[in-house]
Amino acid sequence: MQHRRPPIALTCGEPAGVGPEVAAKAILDMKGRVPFFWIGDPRHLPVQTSFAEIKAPHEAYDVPAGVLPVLCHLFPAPAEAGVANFANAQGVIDVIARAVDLVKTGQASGICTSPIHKKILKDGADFAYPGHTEYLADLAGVDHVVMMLACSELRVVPATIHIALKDVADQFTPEVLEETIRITANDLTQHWGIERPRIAIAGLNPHAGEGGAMGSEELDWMNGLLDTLRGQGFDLKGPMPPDTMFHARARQAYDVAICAYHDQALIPIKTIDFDGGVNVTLGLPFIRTSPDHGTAMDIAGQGIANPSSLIAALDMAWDMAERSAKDSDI
Ligand SMILES: NC(=O)c1ccc[n+]([C@@H]2O[C@H](COP(=O)([O-])OP(=O)(O)OC[C@H]3O[C@@H](n4cnc5c(N)ncnc54)[C@H](O)[C@@H]3O)[C@@H](O)[C@H]2O)c1
Ligand SMILES: N[C@H](C(=O)O)[C@H](O)COP(=O)(O)O
Repeated sequence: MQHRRPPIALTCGEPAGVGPEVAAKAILDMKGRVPFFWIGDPRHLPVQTSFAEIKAPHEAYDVPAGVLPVLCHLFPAPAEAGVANFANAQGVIDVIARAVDLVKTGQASGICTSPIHKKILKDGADFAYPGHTEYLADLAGVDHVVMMLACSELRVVPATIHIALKDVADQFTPEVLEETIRITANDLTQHWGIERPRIAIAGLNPHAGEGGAMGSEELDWMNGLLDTLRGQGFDLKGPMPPDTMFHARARQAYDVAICAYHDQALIPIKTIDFDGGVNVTLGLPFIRTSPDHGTAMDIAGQGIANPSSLIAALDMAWDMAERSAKDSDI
């Protein structure tokens, strides 16, 4: 019998958000293109969802296309769309850890995470992390991971992630930027086959500091660091004025833009392609993708949530798994 690649594990995310609804829509729309299973409580799926409980991930292959394979994870309470229920917070966290166990033990090819509501997890279960990215780094035992958001027209990386704007200038350091550049370049080669990625680096300050008139980090250390790394073979542009590096012509000149902070990176991509954007974590020892949107509590339960970003995230996770398998066959 031909060996089949393990399926992708899709976590349920916040049960009161749009996660369960877009998972149910994705299984219908994808028509079996990507083998995946959903980990969560079937009571949290929209009532009309056609699903089949499985006992182990490989059983996802026995479920007909269009029917959602569910690895059951019972929660304390049902979910009311759009309404936070702190009783379910720990279950959301446990499902992520369970997915990571499955990928670490080779039962899943990668994980795709549905959106979590960080404040509900913090208030309901003392979740100590600002997001999946940091939690997954901890579960994987790695010090530095990189958040990248990607769509067909743009890839962006925030060098600092979920921190207050007032802390950015202190935490955006030469060490952080260098590590981010190294991980990003490595993963773009490994997972996307880009031999020598062209990397644009955004300045921290308006107009990249305008020669020191509007901030000095570019002169103090960014130029020097980039020159050193260019000497090591990296293809780096910048520091570039952040406001003018994202228009369509400018985007042709690079494969990825590394920015100083969260919104500098995420505003352009969510503006260009909110429905098609994917959040992918680089530097992990396993594959993890996610839709770029959040829990959308305001529209949960209305049946109007768009599954495109989740579908793109599942496609990306599967493509990455296929590429890794091909590379390890070489
Ligand atoms: N991967 C993740 O876990 C993730 C990602 C982003 C945000 N979040 C969290 O989600 C929560 C809500 O964040 P937010 O309100 O800033 O962003 P959001 O993405 O949840 O919502 C922003 C807007 O986009 C709409 N929207 C979102 N997803 C949609 C979809 N699939 N189809 C149609 N419309 C959609 C919403 O209705 C809302 O108007 C926060 O707790 C945030 O931290 C989690
Ligand atoms: N910063 C992400 C975004 O706005 O899309 C989001 O919060 C998700 O982050 P995690 O993947 O770390 O949960």
